[in-house]
Amino acid sequence: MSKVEVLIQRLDAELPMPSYAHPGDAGADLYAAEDVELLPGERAVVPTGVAIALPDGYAAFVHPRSGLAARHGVTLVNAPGTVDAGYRGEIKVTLINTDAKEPFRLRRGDRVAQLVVQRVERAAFYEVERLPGSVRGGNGFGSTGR
Ligand SMILES: O=c1ccn([C@H]2C[C@H](O)[C@@H](COP(=O)(O)OP(=O)(O)OP(=O)(O)O)O2)c(=O)[nH]1
Ligand SMILES: [Mg+2]
Repeated sequence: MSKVEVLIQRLDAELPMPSYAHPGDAGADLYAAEDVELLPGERAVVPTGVAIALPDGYAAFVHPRSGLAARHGVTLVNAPGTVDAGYRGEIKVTLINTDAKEPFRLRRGDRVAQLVVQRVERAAFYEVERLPGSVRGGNGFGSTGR
């Protein structure tokens, strides 16, 4: 399988490189660079200690980890976060604790989210007076029922 080359700058040399847990995984785990404690309903922007350079025509998407979501109600406010090919800053994770009762504690070095690298198209936007017809038309937002 051919692999896309992504350059990584470790801003925090003590943290591991982002890494795939298994062959075939789509998401590479990102590590928290700081301890975080989130009260119920609280959110925080968590640094990951890495910056990347993607080739043109690619983007990386910061996805939640299903284990944190299922066990603790912890997810990302902006899931999935978009990392643009031209972004050279630190990748950060917008963590939120949706649990009604339990605080959530994350330690520096814990896996906090996962990064999915994907090819993306750039669109050329053409303004028109009227769009071509379609079967769905303007129906949405539950139009097909529950
Ligand atoms: O979960 C995320 C989402 C974004 N970013 C970084 C990479 C991305 O390239 C940049 C801008 O993200 P976005 O375009 O989603 O945010 P914005 O609010 O539109 O900011 P800007 O005006 O800088 O584009 O922030 C992250 O580190 N983590
Ligand atoms: Mg933007």
